[in-house]
Amino acid sequence: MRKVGIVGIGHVGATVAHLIVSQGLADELVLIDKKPEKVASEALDFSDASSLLDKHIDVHVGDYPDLADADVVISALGHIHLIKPDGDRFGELKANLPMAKQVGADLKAVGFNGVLLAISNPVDVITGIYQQATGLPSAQVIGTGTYLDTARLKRVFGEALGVDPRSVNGYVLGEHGASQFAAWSTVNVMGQNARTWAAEKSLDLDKLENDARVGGFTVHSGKGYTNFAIAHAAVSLLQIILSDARKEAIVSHYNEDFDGYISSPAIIGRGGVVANFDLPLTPEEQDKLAASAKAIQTKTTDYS
Ligand SMILES: NC(=O)c1ccc[n+]([C@@H]2O[C@H](COP(=O)([O-])OP(=O)(O)OC[C@H]3O[C@@H](n4cnc5c(N)ncnc54)[C@H](O)[C@@H]3O)[C@@H](O)[C@H]2O)c1
Repeated sequence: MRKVGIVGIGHVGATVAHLIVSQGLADELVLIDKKPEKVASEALDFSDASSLLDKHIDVHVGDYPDLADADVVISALGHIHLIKPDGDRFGELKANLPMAKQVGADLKAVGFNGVLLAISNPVDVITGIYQQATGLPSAQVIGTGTYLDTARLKRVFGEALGVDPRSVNGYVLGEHGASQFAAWSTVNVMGQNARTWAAEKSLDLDKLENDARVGGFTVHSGKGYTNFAIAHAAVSLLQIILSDARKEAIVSHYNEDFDGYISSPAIIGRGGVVANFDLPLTPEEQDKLAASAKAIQTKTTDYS
């Protein structure tokens, strides 16, 4: 029995729910939103599809007591209209912070002890708030972080080389935001490092890195939100967690060195972060990671 909850059924939460339902990734899916009519309609729309699906899935509107025995709760609550088209994800901080505190307290009150996966922005800060409010071990509270930015880098680098993005390995590290950076020492295709490819093919790595960094806002500028890629990122992580895959993935998770949440790769399984390892970064990349952690702290103060 795989039980998943989603809190916040807007553009992102509804798309995550759709992927879970269409791929049969849970046996029970609990939907929670502060807009009762909207969430009831979404649940009914999914129920109408139930005779057409390959697998049985119980999708229903719920409340926090329904999440007491959930395996995974996904936070997709937010206020996307507060992010300006070329702005900063911290624009949502003031609105989302008290919501995350309350939802975390509600989950704690019902004894939720699964994995909490945060999508809500600014995701590194909100994930930390969830950890504090739920009191869960930090390993059980993770954020999508730069999983999506890494996918964007794979897209732009794959396009530049004319290969499928799945042939690109490597990471965007740091904040899910402006201070993130492509850790080029980790990026390779067919075992050859990105810098060697760049020299051979005359690629502008700074431009590719920036294209990945602003990718979310490029999508946002046309439709006012992003949903498909982030939903695939969240569902990819959900599958890793539910199947206890112990797969490496880049997520926002607690970093002792910086005493905060920031993205670096970890081994993910049923308990969330089940193992950690130090990436062999260059000294310059280590400095960029520290600077990104500092930027998250500074902006948290500035926007609070
Ligand atoms: N991490 C990423 O890579 C990434 C990518 C895309 C979007 N996001 C973030 O995901 C969040 C959702 O985006 P969206 O486009 O779906 O926003 P949206 O505004 O369309 O939907 C947010 C939903 O959350 C609900 N909500 C708000 N507060 C709530 C609460 N306390 N309890 C229950 N429901 C609540 C709202 O009613 C709404 O239905 C935003 O914070 C957005 O910035 C993150």
